[in-house]
Amino acid sequence: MDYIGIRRALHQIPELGFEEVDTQAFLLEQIQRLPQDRIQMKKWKTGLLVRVSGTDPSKLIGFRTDIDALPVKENTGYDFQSKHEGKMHACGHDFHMTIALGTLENIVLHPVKEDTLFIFQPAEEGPGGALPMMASDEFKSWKPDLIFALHVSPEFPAGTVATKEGILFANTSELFIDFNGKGGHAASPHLTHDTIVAASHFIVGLQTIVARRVNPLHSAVLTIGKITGGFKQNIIAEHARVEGTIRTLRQDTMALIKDDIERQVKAIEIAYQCKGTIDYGANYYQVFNRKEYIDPFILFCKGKDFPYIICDDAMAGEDFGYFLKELPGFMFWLGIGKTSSLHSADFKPDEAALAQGVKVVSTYIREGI
Ligand SMILES: CC(=O)N[C@@H](CCC[C@H](N)C(=O)O)C(=O)O
Repeated sequence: MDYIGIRRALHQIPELGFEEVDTQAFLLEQIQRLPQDRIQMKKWKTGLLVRVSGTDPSKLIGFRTDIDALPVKENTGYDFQSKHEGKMHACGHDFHMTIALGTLENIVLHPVKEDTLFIFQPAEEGPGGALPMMASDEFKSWKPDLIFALHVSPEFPAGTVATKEGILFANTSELFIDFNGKGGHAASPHLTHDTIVAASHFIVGLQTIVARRVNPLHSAVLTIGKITGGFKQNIIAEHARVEGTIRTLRQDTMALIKDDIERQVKAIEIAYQCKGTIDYGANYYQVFNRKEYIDPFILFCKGKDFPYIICDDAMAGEDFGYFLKELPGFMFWLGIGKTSSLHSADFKPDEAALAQGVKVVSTYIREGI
């Protein structure tokens, strides 16, 4: 399989969560090129479950990859850049899918003892595909005995495995707040309840939550990534919307932050005579590597001389946490060399990591279980 060619083809057709129609068709086409005698397949929404039968199976090993992209306007200068305007694989899911396809090919052509399930999951970036997929009859009938996944990271050299025991990814909650007030003429502010001013003060006030409410030893992040409101420079806006995300390493910190946000919204309502409505959107459970499952993987990497690093916790989120809440398993980062951060318009991972990713994952399924 031409990993680089596959990654580049996937890179050109990024799609948002639960819209991965072209992606699903592309994956199906690649899988149908393989010998079919060991393969069974189920579609689930825009995702896929692909089961490869083993030679003498006693369990089912799951490898999960996410398949969606982000609403980012690409600025990589690639000659294979996104054909879908305003959408981009800026979080490396084109890499994840390629590594899954390469591993699938390896396992089909050189069968292993155990049954293997390749889980192509939609909507990791939002609204979250893991929970509904896990609740589906398709998944329930093929529930793995052990499940694992990787995510690429520009923090580590290309091909290096980075992981740790305990929390790897944070608890997350999306945050959407609508302020509704009274619009009017820019020259008559006294007759209006200006939601742009209300939203601006709200955002500034939010900065005190992590700085002044959260115990400094309990890490948290509160980021506002988008503000919208108003129609024209000389019209006072009757509506403003603030969009962001909350990240914490502890569940109780998440509850504390939400409590404080609600208090601050009430204060803004009183001060600026606007109505504030909060929606927490999608919430992801932390990715937690239990010692009994991550230690053998680290030992395996060491034994095979695969480069690995014991890393720090990250404030990124991953709905793979829901799989690990219910099933034995683990997750790790795969280094893709220095480039701009995940979610950047000029994110350019090192394609040398593709072959190493396939090697690590397929060798683990073959020899590490
Ligand atoms: C690895 C990564 O970047 N994951 C995303 C997960 C999205 C969580 C959710 N939509 C949110 O924004 O809270 C991340 O942004 O960490």
